[in-house]
Amino acid sequence: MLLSVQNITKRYPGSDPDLPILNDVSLELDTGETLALTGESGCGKSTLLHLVGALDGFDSGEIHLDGKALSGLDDAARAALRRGTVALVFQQFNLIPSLTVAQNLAFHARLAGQEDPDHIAFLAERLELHDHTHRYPEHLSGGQMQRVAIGRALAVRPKLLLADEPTGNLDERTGDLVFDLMIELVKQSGTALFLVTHSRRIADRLDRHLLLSCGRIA
Ligand SMILES: Nc1ncnc2c1ncn2[C@@H]1O[C@H](COP(=O)(O)OP(=O)(O)OP(=O)(O)O)[C@@H](O)[C@H]1O
Repeated sequence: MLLSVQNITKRYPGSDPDLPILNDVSLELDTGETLALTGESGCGKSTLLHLVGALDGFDSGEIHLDGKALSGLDDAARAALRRGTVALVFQQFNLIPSLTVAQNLAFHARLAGQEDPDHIAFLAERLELHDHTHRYPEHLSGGQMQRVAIGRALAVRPKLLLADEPTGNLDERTGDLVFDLMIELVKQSGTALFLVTHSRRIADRLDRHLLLSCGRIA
């Protein structure tokens, strides 16, 4: 089991103690498996993704990622996890404006001390970015920017890719193309995917689909 979320409860400071944002949430994800999480706006989807990505803590329960209990990790260990085991793609592309496409693609892998030029070149080719590697993010389309963000995440060869509405800022046609490329690469590399989406159509393309409703898995 790559990911195990057990009975997680999460409140934000100032939120109603009787109405946790996440209430006794449990789920599991195997190596290489793809999972979609849908649910109405504000039900806690992004919150859950952030907890799994060790970006935020929880009140009770436990999350095991690749055999490690997240509650027991200090800040340095959380950061190390985010540089290797798990990678994130958000709706906002979050590219570094002062770096070229090639440098953005390599950025996280370089931080993790595992830059592999052949792998970066492979990703650039597969994501159809090879003609744009010397360009800067401000000169790219939204679809191109998100393909860079996906490549940058996959360049660290993560075991788990967390994606929060990765095509939410793109028109449907561009979003579908980007999504197709992401799924193809994820499947080919054996990376597990935990995807938050509003789209039932996209959710149905993954191995499994869970619905979050009022802070609980429905
Ligand atoms: N840092 C925070 N501090 C306090 N409350 C927060 C914080 N982040 C999120 N919330 C609240 O937690 C609830 C869940 O937010 P979350 O972003 O997880 O929902 P979501 O299901 O991803 O929503 P959407 O589909 O609209 O993106 C919301 O009521 C939100 O206002």
